[in-house]
Amino acid sequence: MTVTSSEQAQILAEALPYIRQFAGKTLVIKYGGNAMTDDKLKEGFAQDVVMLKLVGLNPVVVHGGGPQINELLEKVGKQGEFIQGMRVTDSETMDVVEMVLGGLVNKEIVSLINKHGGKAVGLTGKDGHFIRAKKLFLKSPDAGVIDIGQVGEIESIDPSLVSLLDSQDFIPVVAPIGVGLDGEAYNINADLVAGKLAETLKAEKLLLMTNTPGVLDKQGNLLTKLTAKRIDELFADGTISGGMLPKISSALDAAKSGVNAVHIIDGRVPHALLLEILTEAGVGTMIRAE
Ligand SMILES: Nc1ncnc2c1ncn2[C@@H]1O[C@H](COP(=O)(O)OP(=O)(O)O)[C@@H](O)[C@H]1O
Ligand SMILES: CC(=O)N[C@@H](CCC(=O)OP(=O)(O)O)C(=O)O
Repeated sequence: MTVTSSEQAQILAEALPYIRQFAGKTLVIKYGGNAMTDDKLKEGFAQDVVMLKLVGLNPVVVHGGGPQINELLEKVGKQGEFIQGMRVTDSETMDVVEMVLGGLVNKEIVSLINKHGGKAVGLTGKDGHFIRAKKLFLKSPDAGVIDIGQVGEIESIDPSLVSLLDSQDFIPVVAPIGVGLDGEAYNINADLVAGKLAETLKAEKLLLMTNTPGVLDKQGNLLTKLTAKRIDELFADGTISGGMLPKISSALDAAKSGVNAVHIIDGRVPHALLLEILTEAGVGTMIRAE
């Protein structure tokens, strides 16, 4: 992208009020595995995160990696299976999840941010036991309770480790793995970790970056604003399915718990983060409690 100096001045003039408004505030950014498709986009994401930190905001990254887990599962001869947007996780799958999320994906994002001048630190919920989890049982109207293995729901998040890193100018990069009472690992949907972390940190914004322009209706039109009532209707008539289910639930919970702005945005748009945070261009779907 080539930008002339007068365009640069215009961009800066537009961004300044937002920089002032958000200075010192925490933003939780969920970077979905589906938005990590090509190297240029990943570089752009890392540049945006570094830029936000440089201008005085506190970005906290939570990443997914569903497609990347599927790839490694296939290599070991296993097929990924999802129920209500959650991966069925036996102990062999849990090992793969920990390797991919805690290892490959986490360290790739950390390296990219550091390459662009940031100081990223990768964490899983096992570090300092900061994400405590217990086994999740899904509820289904037909099958009653469904056991999907080592999948966790969050019991509590200790914000002190992330806050400590923030205060020392580091950028926390969190893989969605929780720890149980006996030190066992739990696979947690990354949207749920991002939502709960945003609530716990009293974040100003929660941004969920995915591979659609936002939430779409049955005709494929973008829904730019959603409230709890409309979300109930979309759940009931089947407009929202698969990975969008946990995403919307955690977005709504965060909005209800006082996170000021919650957006689902298209991570395939170059520099979607900066556009959303520092310009008037509203990209994606905004979720509000009412
Ligand atoms: N109403 C909807 N609007 C947009 N996407 C939807 C909707 N219902 C289901 N989806 C699906 O949700 C997916 C995003 O969730 P997911 O695959 O978990 O992404 P991520 O890896 O970014 O968390 C979309 O790619 C789409 O297939
Ligand atoms: C329980 C559960 O489903 N965990 C997810 C964790 C990764 C994730 O959420 O990745 P995305 O954000 O890319 O979908 C999984 O195993 O795929």
